[in-house]
Amino acid sequence: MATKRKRIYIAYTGGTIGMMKSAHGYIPAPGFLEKSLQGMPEFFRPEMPEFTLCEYSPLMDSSDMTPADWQRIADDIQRNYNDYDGFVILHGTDTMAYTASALSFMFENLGKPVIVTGSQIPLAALRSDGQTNLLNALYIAAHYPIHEVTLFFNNRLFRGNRATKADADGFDAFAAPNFPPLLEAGIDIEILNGVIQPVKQRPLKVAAVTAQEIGVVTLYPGMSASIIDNLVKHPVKALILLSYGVGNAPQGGSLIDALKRAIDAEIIVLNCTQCFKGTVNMAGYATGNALADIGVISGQDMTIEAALTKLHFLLSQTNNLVDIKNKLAENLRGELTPAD
Ligand SMILES: NC(=O)C[C@H](N)C(=O)O
Repeated sequence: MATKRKRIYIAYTGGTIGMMKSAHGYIPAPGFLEKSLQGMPEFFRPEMPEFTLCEYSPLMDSSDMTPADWQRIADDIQRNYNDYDGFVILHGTDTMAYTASALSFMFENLGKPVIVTGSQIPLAALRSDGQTNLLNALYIAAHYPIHEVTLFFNNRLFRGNRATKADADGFDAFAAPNFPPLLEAGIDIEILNGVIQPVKQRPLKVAAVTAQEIGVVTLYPGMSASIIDNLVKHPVKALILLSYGVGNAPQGGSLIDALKRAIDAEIIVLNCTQCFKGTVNMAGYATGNALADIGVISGQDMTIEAALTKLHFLLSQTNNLVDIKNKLAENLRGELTPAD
């Protein structure tokens, strides 16, 4: 007996993948992606899942997205959750890693695959990477279900909250510097760090996320304390400090005093490294210890995208500072590697 074809829901939010050339550069064009797909027979081969394409209106360049758009996508998936075996989100690459991270925190009890993908060249254009990315994302969602929010790009499937845009104009646009890919699509599809599971029919919970006031600052030699003072003015609730190396900041000068003033004013200061790869360990150097001493929290090996969306998620759930600080240190959705 032939097995039933899987059904995948595609939430098409926008991005280059469905764009059309205009006199002012690429623009999202309603109906254009669906029409382009109709002309590509490989998407309709019997090995492929059946799919429904839901085109959002308006289609967005992902640079225009806000937490309200994360919510819209999450709610859309929740509404369609019981009717499909998996979900593919077509999304612009610019903020793709933010959306993938945000969704990973917003979904609880996820028992089906959710894969975010897009492309660097529109699907309809010559040499597009969109066809491979979408075709593989659909195929993997149907035949290699990993129950997480993941990001597929250039033949690799990453955990969504570990991914970051690493190349502005190459096809290998994403990397997960602190976590190996879950799967690689070569001649064979190879499962690396992902866990394939049969679909779990259990209710999906979606947390509500609203936009929060969060500052992000990259440390640099000679940075004045007034920059910190200005960044943490009301109504800012949290500051992500992109520190040096394993989480260091200058000990001398008034920077530490400014951070302490912020922490005393109940602003959460989260320490992430400005390095592409590696983890914060404030016990490593006196310059890191000074931060830990005043109550700066370690962002461990989280990407900036994961740190920022985790803060959005936690600040949207509760006002309890102790709770938020504890959860920041906890590994909620595989976004950080706990220290042994
Ligand atoms: N490649 C892309 O999709 C970039 C586009 N600006 C976007 O993020 O929507």
